Amino acid sequence: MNPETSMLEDEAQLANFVTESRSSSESSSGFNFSFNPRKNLKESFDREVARLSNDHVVTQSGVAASLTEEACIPEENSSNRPPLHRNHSSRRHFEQSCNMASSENKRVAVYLRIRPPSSPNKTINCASMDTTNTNNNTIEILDPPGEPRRFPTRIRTYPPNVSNSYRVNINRHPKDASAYAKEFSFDCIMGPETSQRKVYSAVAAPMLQDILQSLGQPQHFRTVPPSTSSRNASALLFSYGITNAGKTYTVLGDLSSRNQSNWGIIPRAISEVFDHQQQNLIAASSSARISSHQTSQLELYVSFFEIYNEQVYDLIPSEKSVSKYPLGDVHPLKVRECRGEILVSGLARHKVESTSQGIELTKIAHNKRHTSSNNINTGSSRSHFVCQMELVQASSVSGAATVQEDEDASMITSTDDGVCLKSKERTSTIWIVDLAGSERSKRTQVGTLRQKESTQINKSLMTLMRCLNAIKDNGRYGLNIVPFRESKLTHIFMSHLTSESASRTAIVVNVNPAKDDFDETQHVLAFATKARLIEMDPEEYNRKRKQYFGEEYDANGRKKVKPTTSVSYPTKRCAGKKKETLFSRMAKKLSPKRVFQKIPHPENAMAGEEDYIIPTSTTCRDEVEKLQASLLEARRRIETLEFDFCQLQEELETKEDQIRSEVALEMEQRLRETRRKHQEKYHQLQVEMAREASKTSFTMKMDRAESQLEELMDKVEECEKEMMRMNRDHQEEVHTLEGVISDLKVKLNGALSGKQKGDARIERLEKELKQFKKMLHKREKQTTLQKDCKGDEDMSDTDAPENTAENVAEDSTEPLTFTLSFKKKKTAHRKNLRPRKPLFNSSNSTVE
Ligand SMILES: Nc1ncnc2c1ncn2[C@@H]1O[C@H](COP(=O)(O)OP(=O)(O)OP(=O)(O)O)[C@@H](O)[C@H]1O
Repeated sequence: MNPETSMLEDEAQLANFVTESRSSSESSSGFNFSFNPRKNLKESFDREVARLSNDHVVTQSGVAASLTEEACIPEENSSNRPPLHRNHSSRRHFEQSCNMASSENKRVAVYLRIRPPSSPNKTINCASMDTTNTNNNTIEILDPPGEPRRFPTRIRTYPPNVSNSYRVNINRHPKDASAYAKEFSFDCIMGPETSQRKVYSAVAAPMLQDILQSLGQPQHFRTVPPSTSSRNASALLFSYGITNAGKTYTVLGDLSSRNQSNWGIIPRAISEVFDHQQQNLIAASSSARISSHQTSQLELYVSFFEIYNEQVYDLIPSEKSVSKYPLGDVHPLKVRECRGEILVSGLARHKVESTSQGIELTKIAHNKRHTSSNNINTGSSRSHFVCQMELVQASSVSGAATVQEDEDASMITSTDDGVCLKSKERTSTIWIVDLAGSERSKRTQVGTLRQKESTQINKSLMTLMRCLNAIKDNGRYGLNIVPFRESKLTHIFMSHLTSESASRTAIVVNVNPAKDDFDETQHVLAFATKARLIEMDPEEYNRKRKQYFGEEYDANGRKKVKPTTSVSYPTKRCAGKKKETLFSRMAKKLSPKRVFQKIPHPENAMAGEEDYIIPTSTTCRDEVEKLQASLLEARRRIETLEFDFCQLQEELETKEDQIRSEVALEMEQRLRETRRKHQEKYHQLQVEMAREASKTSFTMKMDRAESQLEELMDKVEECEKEMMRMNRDHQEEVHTLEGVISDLKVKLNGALSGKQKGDARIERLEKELKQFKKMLHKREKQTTLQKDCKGDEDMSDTDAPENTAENVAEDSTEPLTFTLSFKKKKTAHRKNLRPRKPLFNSSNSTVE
C-alpha cells in the first residue's frame, strides 16, 4: 500500500475518532489498577483525545499557543524535545487491533516487531501482499479478517530450504511446503514499516500513562481518580529476541543521530515525562482552581545497570562509589531483599532535569555496556541492559506547589486536603530491559569467553521463561515455586512480578525475517506464544497458597510481610535513625532539667520531709559534673553499642546471606530430588506406555493376521471347490478320451492286422516280382540269343514276325499284367499305412 495514502486515511480516521471519543469521553470511568493492554490503550487514547481538545482550549493563552506551535513542528526538525503523539491516528488502530483476542484476565502483553530485512535474501511478506506462500517468504503477516485497516495480530511462518524445520518436514510432505507452515498470534504485530513512534505509542505509552495515573498525576483536563493502592506502582518492559533482531533498536534506537524519529522507547519515555511536567505547569497556570494533586511536582530519577555474567554492574556509578575504587575497578552490586522489596544495593540514582540530560545519561550508560562483535552483529550486546526510571511524586510543600501558593493564595484554600499538607512521597518505577540475544554460540562463532557469556545469557533467559511459566501455571494450580532467585535477572524483578503491578508487564518480541535465523526465530515465537498465556494474578495465587498451607505466602514462597506505609532499609541510614532515638532518650534522661525536676521543691520539702537537704550551688555543680561524666560515659557506651549494633547488623546480613544460600541449596537439592522422582515416574510411565503400546500393537497385529487367515481360508475353500469341479470335468474328459482311445486301438489293431496282411502279400508279390524279373531276364537273354541267331538267318529271310517285340510282349503278357496290378496294390497299401493326424496335442500324448 502507498504510505502516503495510508497516512491520509489515518488522518481521516483520526478525525472520526476524535468526534467519537469526545462524545464517549464523558462516560468513561476512571482508573483501573490492573494493567489491561486493551483497556489501557483505550484510556490512554482517551487521554490523548482529551489533551488534544484541551490544546484547543489553551491556545487562548500565549504560552499554550507557543507550545501548540512547537507541537506542530515536524518531529525530525524539532531540536530540543520531540513533541509526543503528534500523529494520533496510529493509536486508534493499535487500540482496535491490540489484544482484541485476549481475555480480560490476560495480563502480560506480548507484541511482535519484525525488523526490515537487512539483505536481499532476507525477505518478508506483508499483509497487503499475496497471501500464497512462495519459497522466498519466511514470515507472512496475515490480514485481520474482515477489517483491512486493523493492525494484524497473526503471522504465518514458512521454513526456508536452509532451515532445519524444512529438512525435517520435507520427507513428510515433499511437495506441499505450506503443510508445515506455522501460525502465531500476538497482541499486536508491528511490521517492518512500523515507525519508532508507533512502537512507542503501542507499547510504552500506555504503561507510562498508567504509572502517571497511579501517582495521582493529572491527566490533562480530565479528572482521573488517583490510585488507591498503598504500594508503589511499577511497570516492566522486556525487549526479547535473537541477536541482530532489533532489540536495542526498539529500546534505545539511534541516539547518536540528530533525527529524533529514530529514538527508541527509553528516550521517548524520558521525553514524555518532561512533556507531561510541562503540560502540568501550563494546566496549573491556566486553571484558577486546582487541587493539591495537580500542583504536586514530579521528579524523574534514572539508574542504569547491566547484568553481565550473572553480576550486576552500575553503568553510571555515583562519584562516591567511584572514589571508593580509585584504580577504576568495577565492582558488582549486591541484590538485597528488604521487607518484600528487592534492592540493588549501592545503585546510583541520577536526578534528571531535562530530556537532553536524560538522553546524555542513556548514551553514557549504553556506551559502557558490554558489547562485542560477532559474525552476525558488530555491536552485539553481551549483557542484559536495564534502565530504571523512578518517578517521584514530590511533597506538595516544596516545588511547584509552593510556587503556586505564592502566586495564587485562593488555590490553596480551594484544595480538599487542606492547605499544603505534607503528603507522602510516592515513587513509581519503570524498568525497560534490553535483554541480551538468545542466540546459539555455534552460529555466532565466538571464542570461549563469548561462549561463557552466551551460556550465562541463555541460562538467565531460560530462568525468566521458567518463572513466567511457573507464574502461568500458578494461575491454574497455585503450588509451583517460582525460581526467581536462580538468576539475577528474575531476582531483581521478583517484587514486581509478585505484586499487583505484575499486570504492567509487557514483552516486545523482536524478530528478523532472515532465512538463516529461521530456526531460532521459531523458538522465540514459541516462547512468545507461551508468554501470551500468562495471567499475572498474584491475588489468586496467594489465596491458593493460603488455602494449601494455611499461611500467607508471596509467589516466591516467603511468608508475606505486611505492607508498611514507609519502607525502612537495613542500611546505615536505619542505624543512624536508631542511634538518634537512643541517644536522645538517654540525653533526656540524664539532662540537668530532668534531674532538677526530680529534686523536690524546697517548699514541699519543708512541709513534708524533715531530712531534706537544700542543695547548695557546690553540691549542684558537683551533681552536674557527675551527670556530665555519666553522660559522657553514656555517650561512649552508646558509641560502643552503636558499633556493636553495626557489627551485629553486618553479622546478621552475612548470616542472612548464609541462611539464604543454605535455603537455596536445600531448595535446589529438594528440587533435584523432586525432579529425579518425577523423572523416575516419567520413565516408569514411559515404560508402561511403551508396554501398553507394544501390547496394543501385538493385539492389532494378531487381529490383522486373523482376518488375513480367514481370507486365506476362504480362498483355499474356493480353490478346493474349483479343483473338484476341474477334476470332475477332467475325469469326464478322460473318460471320453479313453473311449476314443479304445476305438482308435481297435482301429489300430485292424490297421495293424491289415498291414501284416499287406506285408505278407507284398513279400509274396516281391518274391513273385523277383521270379518275374528272373524270368524276364532269362527271356531277354533268350530273345537276344534268338535275335542273334535270327539275324544270321534273316539275312536272307526277312519274315520272322513271331520274334518281334510285339510277339515277345504277347508272350510276356501275363507277367506284365501282374507287375501293374502289383504296383497298384503296393500304392494302395502304402496309402493305408500313411501316419494319421494325432488325435491330441503333445500334452495329451501320454493319454494317447
Ligand atoms: N526496525 C528496524 N529498522 C531499521 N533498522 C533496524 C531495525 N531493527 C534493527 N535495525 C538495525 O539492525 C542492526 C542490529 O540491531 P540491534 O543492535 O538493535 O539488534 P539486537 O537484537 O539488539 O542485537 P544484539 O542482541 O546482538 O545486541 C542495527 O544496526 C539496527 O540499526
